[in-house]
Amino acid sequence: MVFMAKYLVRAFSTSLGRHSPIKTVAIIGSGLMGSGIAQVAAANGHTVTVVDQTDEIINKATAAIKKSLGRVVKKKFPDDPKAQQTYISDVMSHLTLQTDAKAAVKSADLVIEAIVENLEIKRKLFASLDKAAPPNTIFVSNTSSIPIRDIATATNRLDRFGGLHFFNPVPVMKLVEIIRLPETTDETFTALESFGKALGKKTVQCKDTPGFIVNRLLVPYMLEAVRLVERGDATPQDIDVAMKLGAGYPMGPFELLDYVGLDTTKFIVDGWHQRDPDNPLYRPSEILNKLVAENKLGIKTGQGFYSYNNK
Ligand SMILES: CC(=O)CC(=O)SCCNC(=O)CCNC(=O)[C@H](O)C(C)(C)COP(=O)(O)OP(=O)(O)OC[C@H]1O[C@@H](n2cnc3c(N)ncnc32)[C@H](O)[C@@H]1OP(=O)(O)O
Ligand SMILES: NC(=O)C1=CN([C@@H]2O[C@H](COP(=O)(O)OP(=O)(O)OC[C@H]3O[C@@H](n4cnc5c(N)ncnc54)[C@H](O)[C@@H]3O)[C@@H](O)[C@H]2O)C=CC1
Repeated sequence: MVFMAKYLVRAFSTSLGRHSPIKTVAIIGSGLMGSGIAQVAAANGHTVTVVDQTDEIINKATAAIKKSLGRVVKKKFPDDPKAQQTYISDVMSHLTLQTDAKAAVKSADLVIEAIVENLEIKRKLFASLDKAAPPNTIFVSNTSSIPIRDIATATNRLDRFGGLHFFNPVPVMKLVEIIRLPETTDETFTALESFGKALGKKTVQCKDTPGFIVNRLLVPYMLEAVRLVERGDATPQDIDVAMKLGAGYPMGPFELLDYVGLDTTKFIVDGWHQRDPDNPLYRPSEILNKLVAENKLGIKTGQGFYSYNNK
């Protein structure tokens, strides 16, 4: 029975992954996105190393991945606790979590960066990884809003650099945006496309334009919702109900802001405002700034526009 479940996992992984030249993946950053990407890559048969700054963060990420896998197996193997456990163990056996980024990239076919949304920190990381990784390793950033070129120029591998933008929650959201620089080779692009497909995602392609496709539309929408509240026109609760029932969105804008993280949203808005100060769509928001200053970052800290019991 255990063998059977293991065989099923492997067969499933291999069938999805067979066209991808990317087998070994290093993911830097084990937060919301890094842990989700790691889970899905490991579940599809890749060998994955995830890196973060401290053991405490790594332990938190390990627990988050196990919790998320718990949700996956409930659907995949209903009423079969043994198969559920076998699946979780098998996925976890494809995953290593640690704190040494340079060691992690040494044997990686692909490095996915999912650290804090800050250009200088991302550039510093990539400059050091560029020296540590083999020349053929492909580098991608999962940035929400920073131009890929601004990050990529910290390295000497623009031909093997791109954007691979996943969506939260990664195990559920079916899309990956692939961002191509003029220098990104066809070989690199095809490898990224195959990797996205090997993870069971639909891929779309976009130029290196602010916010790519989804965030270019979604972030101004969320900010406009905040401005409605700032003007006293409606409450967050009513706006959320309105957009769910009136527009068919799965979450209202305030639920989504808390879900994405108010810090990440603020990084996105501030970055765009700095680049394009006259664009009213990117005007900073007082409420957002206040909540972030109070460390009310959304679900991850238990408080944002709403309160959460994270226990
Ligand atoms: C900022 C950026 O750069 C880009 C971004 O990511 S923007 C954000 C994009 N994401 C969104 O817009 C998310 C919008 N919200 C949704 O789609 C949905 O509310 C949601 C999928 C998050 C949750 O859906 P829901 O129906 O409200 O809740 P729930 O019933 O708990 O979950 C639905 C399914 O997803 C699964 N699920 C949800 N979160 C999961 C996770 N982290 N891991 C594994 N499975 C998960 C659940 O197990 C459930 O499965 P079943 O339907 O088989 O029971
Ligand atoms: N939150 C979201 O919905 C989405 C976020 N993104 C992008 O993904 C990236 C990560 O976002 P989240 O996972 O939400 O952030 P997060 O705050 O949940 O996690 C970031 C992680 O990176 C770690 N980190 C920071 N600097 C590091 C370094 N130098 N080396 C190793 N680890 C480091 C932090 O300790 C933290 O665990 C950002 O660029 C963000 O814009 C992309 C899609 C959706």
